[in-house]
Amino acid sequence: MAFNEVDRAQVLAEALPYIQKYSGKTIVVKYGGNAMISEDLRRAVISDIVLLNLVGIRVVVVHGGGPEINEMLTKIGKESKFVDGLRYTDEETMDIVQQVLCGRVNKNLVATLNRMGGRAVGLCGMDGGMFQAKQLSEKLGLVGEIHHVDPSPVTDALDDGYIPVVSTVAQGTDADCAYNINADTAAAKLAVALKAEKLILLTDVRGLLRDPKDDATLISELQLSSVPALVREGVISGGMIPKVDCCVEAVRSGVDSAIILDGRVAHSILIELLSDAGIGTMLVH
Ligand SMILES: Nc1ncnc2c1ncn2[C@@H]1O[C@H](COP(=O)(O)OP(=O)(O)O)[C@@H](O)[C@H]1O
Ligand SMILES: CC(=O)N[C@@H](CCC(=O)OP(=O)(O)O)C(=O)O
Repeated sequence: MAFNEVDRAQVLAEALPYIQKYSGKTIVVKYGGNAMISEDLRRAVISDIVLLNLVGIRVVVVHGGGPEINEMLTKIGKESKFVDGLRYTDEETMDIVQQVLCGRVNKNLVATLNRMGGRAVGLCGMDGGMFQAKQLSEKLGLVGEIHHVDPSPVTDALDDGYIPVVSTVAQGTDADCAYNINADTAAAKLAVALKAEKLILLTDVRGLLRDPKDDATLISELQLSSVPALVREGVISGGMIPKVDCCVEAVRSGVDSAIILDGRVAHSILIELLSDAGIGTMLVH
């Protein structure tokens, strides 16, 4: 059936109550993985973010860049090592992490947002002492655990109408160093400090699947109380463990809901936020 003018108007009309609901509210979007690498998906995500900003939603972007860091390490002949999903970070690796995340990835995102009609400003977690961290564990080197978030650089930018784009390098408080922070974890911490309405983690699967090999087994809504059993049963495993953990922490600490969303679906952010069709896995109290 052809999509005619009435259908188009219907889609826009359906968005109205959602725009009213979220206008003036803060939404944190963690952006990374496939949706950042493919040019088409990148444009779709960026245009969603510009649209949300234009309708008055206070949207904050926290970005990853793991694949780009791996690529740069390979170029200098260094192997990427991960322990429980976190990058082992020696001093040389930390230099690369800082150059890639705070430099190339952050500035490219800012430039694309600006080119597509937004007004973006790039921040790194050290700016204004935003993310303060201590060493997480000696076996991970310069990987930090955030113990304090000062969200004012982000709120100031939002108040001035900018879209803040945040890279996840933190200021060390137990040593004179910068720390590498997993981007999902940093996004959750920032969402809590901003008292955000929603945390959206874009990833490269449909959401949490009961059977990871079967897209039809998507768990659409997950209550905090169901999480421990799903971990015990092995449904939540691998890369999903830290992702679900930080969603749990965010929701427990006051964020209304946290969503694991498929970054491979074009405009998944708009579909999730501004339509009746919920996609992805939503964690709620
Ligand atoms: N139950 C599950 N449902 C979906 N994905 C799962 C599940 N259990 C483990 N995974 C794995 O978690 C991965 C997502 O985590 P990760 O690779 O860390 O994401 P990102 O790079 O986007 O931060 C999926 O690609 C999948 O391999
Ligand atoms: C400590 C740690 O692992 N930090 C991550 C930071 C970037 C990140 O999280 O990027 P993605 O979201 O694209 O994976 C790293 O060095 O890869």
